[in-house]
Amino acid sequence: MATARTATGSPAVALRPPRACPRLFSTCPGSPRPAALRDLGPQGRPMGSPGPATADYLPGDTMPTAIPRTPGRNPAPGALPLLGHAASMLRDPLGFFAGLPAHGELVDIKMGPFKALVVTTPELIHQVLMDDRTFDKGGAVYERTREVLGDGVVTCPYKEHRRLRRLAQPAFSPARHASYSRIMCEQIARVTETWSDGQEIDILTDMTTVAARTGVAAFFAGHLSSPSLAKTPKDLATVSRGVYRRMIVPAPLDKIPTPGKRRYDRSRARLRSTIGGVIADYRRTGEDHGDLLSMLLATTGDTLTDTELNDAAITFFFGATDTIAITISWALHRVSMDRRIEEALHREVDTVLGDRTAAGHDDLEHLVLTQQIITETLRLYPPVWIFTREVSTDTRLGGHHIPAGTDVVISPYLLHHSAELHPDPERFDPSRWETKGLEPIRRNVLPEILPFGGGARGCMGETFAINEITLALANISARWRMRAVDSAAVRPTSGAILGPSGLRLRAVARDTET
Ligand code: HEM
Repeated sequence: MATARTATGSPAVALRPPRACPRLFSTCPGSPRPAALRDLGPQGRPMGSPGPATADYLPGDTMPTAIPRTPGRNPAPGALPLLGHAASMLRDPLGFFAGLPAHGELVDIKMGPFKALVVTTPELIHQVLMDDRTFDKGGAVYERTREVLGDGVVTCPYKEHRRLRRLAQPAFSPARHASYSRIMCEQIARVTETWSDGQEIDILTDMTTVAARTGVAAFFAGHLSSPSLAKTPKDLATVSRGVYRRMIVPAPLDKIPTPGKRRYDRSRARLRSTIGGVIADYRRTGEDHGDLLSMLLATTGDTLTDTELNDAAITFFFGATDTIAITISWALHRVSMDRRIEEALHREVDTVLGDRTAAGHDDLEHLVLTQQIITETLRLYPPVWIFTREVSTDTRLGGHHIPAGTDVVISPYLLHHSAELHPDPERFDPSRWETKGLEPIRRNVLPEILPFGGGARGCMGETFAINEITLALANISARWRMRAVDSAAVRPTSGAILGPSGLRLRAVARDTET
């Protein structure tokens, strides 16, 4: 049962309305009650430990049932001739989606000629995610993504998916997480050591650097000193951002050679050729460098081809960059806005670290409030706020006939901002997760929160991501107090990914405090 707590305390910080992303039209479609450290129970699961083997409910789980909702399938109101709901989507896409449950379990939306069906209830979302054969990856958004990522595990259809996921799985095995955490800590330190007391930080850029370098080091540790990899983290950041842009820009518009497009094309070509060169080198020497690429190459039997390895590397880098950078940035921003949460976080980190200056892998399970803050950040700002499926064969959903070819939309944002599931949903309140820690996320498809999707297509990098975000939040908080430069300028931007715009933070060294 979804039992989100009612938050108490002073008023939540109101979010400014999100800035609409014009590109969306073209395609697809308080004070919080921080848990005192002494109150924190042992709910946090060791982060290197595996989540449930499948995305199914854990025994004893029940679906939330007491959710008042409009039954049936209805069109979203306010469609204009020709434009459909494009104007509402342009004005306030997040508000538009968050309002849809009031109109039905299934809500039809139209953006120009593009029609889609938005699924608004936890039960039906669960049904869609669990039936990945019927609700397959496909449709306009995936066509565009495939052009960029190749036919990797994220983009491939059902018929190729099991094999690719099985072959990529060893990269995410629990045994690998301690070594990933070491790399993460090194890269966090490398960036934050350049900060000085009182410096204004472009936090999203710095965290993108951390995430991109971590991805490259995890994949190519054996080649890091190679000059050919010098530009890889930067190329990766350019390509990763470009991928999201290209998911929602129609193909003809994407042919216009703008400076951004040329930069993206150059970085993408260089990235692919660098990865290809490293793969060839590893194959030639046959040496085991103890990194991800060596491991994928050492697989026997059915193995990945060079093209599939290249796609796997791009997919890994793409998954591991912007989503992580955005979540760390949002978390630091929200902590900086609430002194009580900030103090509780600093207390937790100081207690866990003792005399040490930085947390490592073995500390993850003790950083319980840190992880509650992350869960709450992912609830309010799920980076992947919307994703789609294409119905492969006529089916039924909520008693309704859904023909093959229908585009189905799922929005974690919609679910995460539901007042029935999360009372006072706009309030940033990590104590909602006091008794749950990361469990709701770990259950993958427990519908109260699904930042990592669910079912057979659920995120493969969830533990990797949560570990990196936890270590970044803890290690930054151990040394720095972040202060908003202009919190009123910060807004969620809802393109293909939900990032903060206008976010600048000032780093104040904690050891200079009296
Ligand atoms: C905060 C960070 C992250 C978030 C919010 C996130 C979110 C998601 C979501 C919502 C999906 C499902 C999309 C769908 O069903 O259409 C997904 C899939 C995926 N993610 Fe992540 N992700 C994150 C980090 C990562 C990282 C670090 C990696 C790899 C290192 C990764 C690799 C993948 C892969 C491979 C899939 C496709 C799984 C499949 O189709 O079998 N993600 N992610």
